[in-house]
Amino acid sequence: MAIAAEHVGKRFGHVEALRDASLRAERGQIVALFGDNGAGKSTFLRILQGIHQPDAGRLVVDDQPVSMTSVRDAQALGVDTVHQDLSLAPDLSVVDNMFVGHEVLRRGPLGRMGVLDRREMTERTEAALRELSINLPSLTVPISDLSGGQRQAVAVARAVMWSSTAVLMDEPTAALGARQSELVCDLMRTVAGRGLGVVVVSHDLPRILAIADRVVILFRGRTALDVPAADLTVPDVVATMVGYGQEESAA
Ligand SMILES: Nc1ncnc2c1ncn2[C@@H]1O[C@H](COP(=O)(O)OP(=O)(O)OP(=O)(O)O)[C@@H](O)[C@H]1O
Repeated sequence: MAIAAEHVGKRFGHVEALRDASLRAERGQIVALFGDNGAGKSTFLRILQGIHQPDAGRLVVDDQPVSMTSVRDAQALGVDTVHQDLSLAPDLSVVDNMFVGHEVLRRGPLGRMGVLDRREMTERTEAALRELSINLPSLTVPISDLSGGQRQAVAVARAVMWSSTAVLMDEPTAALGARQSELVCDLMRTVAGRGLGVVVVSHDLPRILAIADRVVILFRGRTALDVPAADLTVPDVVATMVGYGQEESAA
């Protein structure tokens, strides 16, 4: 199993953002995390990223119980994130963006660390993009010259390059048109096909339901449903998101 959260609870003062949230992503699986506004999706994703620490429950990465107190902890366990805003630097090239926060150093002539090895960076970028069948017009243009779909692809490739266990995605199709959304969905399947677990938070129910293996629906901070995606239709998802049939169990 790549990543799991079991019976997680999280409070912010008087707000109980999560009260019994669980999910589990196997390697090679896409798990869709759905829920209405305020259901706790972002909080849950931030816990899996190491940004927030749960008050209750436990996290498991690569079959080992873990405690993560920072994003760096999550990254050290092979868990990386594609943020909704992509966290790309618009003025930097594709290659530079792939290494933001992960600069590759080599020993300089005097044995000092601190020189970026550009050739290695370029080669690793090319390999990462090739493995995901991502074609870009150039690796040296600033990110701002790329289309929204291409930028999303770079952000996904960066996360995959630094992940060995799981990739978390926050609304990967929210800013994209139909065709680019389809390409990003294909890319997500490719990422899972490389043996990573994928957890995706989205409001794009039809598209994500079509590519997910499993669906977890949060309702008021609780996992209300955790089933194979093939067992659900979009109206089923909506009904659970809005709490149809959940009021008694959530009370
Ligand atoms: N840092 C915080 N401080 C206080 N309350 C918070 C904080 N983060 C989230 N909450 C509250 O926790 C609850 C769950 O919020 P969260 O953002 O996780 O939901 P969501 O499902 O991601 O919603 P949306 O789809 O609107 O982004 C909400 O009531 C929210 O106001």
